[in-house]
Amino acid sequence: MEKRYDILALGEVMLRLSPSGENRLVTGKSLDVHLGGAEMNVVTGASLLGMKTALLSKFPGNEIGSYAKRIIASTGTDTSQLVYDRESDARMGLYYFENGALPRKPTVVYDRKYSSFTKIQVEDFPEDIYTATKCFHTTGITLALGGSCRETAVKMIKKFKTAGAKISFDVNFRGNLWSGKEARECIEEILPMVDYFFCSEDTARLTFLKEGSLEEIMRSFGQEYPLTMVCSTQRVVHSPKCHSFGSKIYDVKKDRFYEELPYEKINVVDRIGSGDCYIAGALYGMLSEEGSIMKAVEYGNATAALKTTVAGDMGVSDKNEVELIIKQHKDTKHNFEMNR
Ligand SMILES: Nc1ncnc2c1ncn2[C@@H]1O[C@H](COP(=O)(O)OP(=O)(O)O)[C@@H](O)[C@H]1O
Ligand SMILES: O=C(O)C(=O)C[C@H](O)[C@H](O)COP(=O)(O)O
Repeated sequence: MEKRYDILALGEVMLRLSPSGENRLVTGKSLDVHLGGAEMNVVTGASLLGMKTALLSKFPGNEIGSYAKRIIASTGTDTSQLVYDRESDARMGLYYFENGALPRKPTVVYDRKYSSFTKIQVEDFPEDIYTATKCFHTTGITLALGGSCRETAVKMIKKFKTAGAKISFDVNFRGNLWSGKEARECIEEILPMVDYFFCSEDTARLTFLKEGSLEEIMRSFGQEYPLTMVCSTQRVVHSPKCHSFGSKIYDVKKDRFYEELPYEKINVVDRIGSGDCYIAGALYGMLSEEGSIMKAVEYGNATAALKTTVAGDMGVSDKNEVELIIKQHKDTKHNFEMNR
């Protein structure tokens, strides 16, 4: 039966406040506003590629919640599943972000405790969502947040899995939300239900204490859990303004690895959200008609590379732009000239 959604994702949406220009958090007088949130970045990115997506989240029932809803809706993402917190202390989480400049690292300051999202419950959503989607996505961030987030995420993973949806999960380790040990113990509980697993090499080593080559590590996840694919992004930071980005995907059933030449010398405008846009592209590649793991690699890498070139957490690239970049990336004769 045709599903109403390709992807439903559960996660918090926050306002990201960043000093304008080259200012720092301790200097400057104005802050630029962007919308952030790992799972939101995935569904909005996938929606721009033409997928049917919706976000499961709890917003304050005030102007800030309406602002976030408008931005999300502008990407074509369905906002009809959002629920609202009407309490007088309802709030949207905030995070402050300051760019790095060698040798100074970027800074993230969270102000998200007691946000409306942390009150989210399974009972906030109708039972028919569980059969309405091909895929459910969430991340370690949602498991790490306080309140009822972890309980809701775990219950939802079980319910979506039982209803036959593919479960997509990104570790997205955040050291200022939980420890590596807590993350490992919690994520190991849900991995038996996950189909598409996204985990960077560093995180596999630091959080899951894996050893050996990246391919050995990816294969070991596939041996321990009934995963379909294990995806690992590979970013090389040459300088804050110059990265290269590629990825490797392991097809567990075929015991085969897929990758392509990385995108070299990406002109970094804003790297935040590029990991999430990789997932948007990879899920599009997997779940779209004639989907394949190679398509997941190509769309994942291109969508992530493009996100890195624009300000804000969310991607803005539609299918045409992503496909143009894929074509140019494959064309070894391509010279970087103006698109005419
Ligand atoms: N247990 C840990 N302790 C400290 N840092 C960690 C730990 N696990 C992962 N990290 C770091 O956290 C960051 C997570 O980044 P991200 O790209 O979102 O990866 P992933 O989604 O695979 O966790 C990486 O820079 C990684 O090196
Ligand atoms: O930290 C959080 O809680 C957030 O959700 C904020 C960001 O939007 C994502 O973290 C971006 O994630 P990357 O794509 O890995 O850069």
